[in-house]
Amino acid sequence: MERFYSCSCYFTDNIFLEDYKLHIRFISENQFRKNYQNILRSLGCVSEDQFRDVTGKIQTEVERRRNHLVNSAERAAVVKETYTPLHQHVYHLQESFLAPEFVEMVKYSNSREATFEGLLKLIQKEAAPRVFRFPIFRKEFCNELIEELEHFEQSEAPKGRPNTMNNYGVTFCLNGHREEGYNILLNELGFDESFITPLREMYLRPITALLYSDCGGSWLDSHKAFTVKYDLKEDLELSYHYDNAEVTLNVSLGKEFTDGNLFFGDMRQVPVSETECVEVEHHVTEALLHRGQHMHGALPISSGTRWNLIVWMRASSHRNKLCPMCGKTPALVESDGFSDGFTMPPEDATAHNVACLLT
Ligand SMILES: O=C(O)CCC(=O)C(=O)O
Ligand SMILES: [Fe+2]
Repeated sequence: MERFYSCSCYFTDNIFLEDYKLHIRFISENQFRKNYQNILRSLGCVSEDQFRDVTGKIQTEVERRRNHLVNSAERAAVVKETYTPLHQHVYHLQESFLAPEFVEMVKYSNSREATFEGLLKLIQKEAAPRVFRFPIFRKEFCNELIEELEHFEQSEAPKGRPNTMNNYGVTFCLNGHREEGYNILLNELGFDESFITPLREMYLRPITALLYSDCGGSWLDSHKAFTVKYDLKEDLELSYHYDNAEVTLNVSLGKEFTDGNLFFGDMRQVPVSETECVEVEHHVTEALLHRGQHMHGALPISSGTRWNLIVWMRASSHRNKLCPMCGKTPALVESDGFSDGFTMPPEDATAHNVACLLT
């Protein structure tokens, strides 16, 4: 497998200060004081003790991020060794899980005569500008997948815990960027290789190549997949944010719930004050596809439990030019698995290997 990397901004940018509802960047104490002391003062952080409390929390969060990789790999290893699935078969993608309409769309997209307009005719709905909705899974599969996820939740197996800066693990970062939290990370549970990767490569990519060719849709070569759950006792909603993705797949798996529509604004570069949001219903068994940088959120549910499968799909060829999180040329840091989907250009990789050999 190709080697994937993260951008070093993961350790410095988009850190959320819960107490002040402020998103910050932390490079050094000096820089931090210079950039944020006045803002923090105006938000009530006036004494030196309060300031020290803030920098302590930042350090904890940075530490959590530094450890995330090792912890995640450890959890995946323990899950593999100790967790017994309830429905073993749901880990292996089969065409019988898929809605016939979706299989048709894929077949069409793979055909020689496929065009954007032709595919649009097959898609049930463009729910908001460039947000497409269509059936993807059969109901029986959605039910079994939820049963499997609940079984995992109730098991002793280790799970990614919420970080210190949020309730159930959802941190909203600068520009609304969404941080990983108390979601089930599907690579830790063993869904990547035989489910999400074939879903992306064999089924979704032919479609995204037609719908999103301008934002990497033809070249989606990695992903980060997880599930989100909203419950009256846990998280109810998700604030306005953008994803660390070129194209996002969002599937409504169930169970029963009321409200909880999604809303879409504009691309992230457009200020919120100039944005008009469109509400989009999301139906169980259906998929929504949208651009990762298209700002969106989820409205609160008012009853029931809402489970969604989210796949942030990445195109290294696209993001290698500009990190979608910090907006700069990515500063690559070594990581594991698909990391954040950056790859090293061949000339740099050669230089890197030479450097390693010499040291
Ligand atoms: O709850 C939803 O449907 C939206 C989830 C989402 O946008 C995300 O996890 O990035
Ligand atoms: Fe999102």
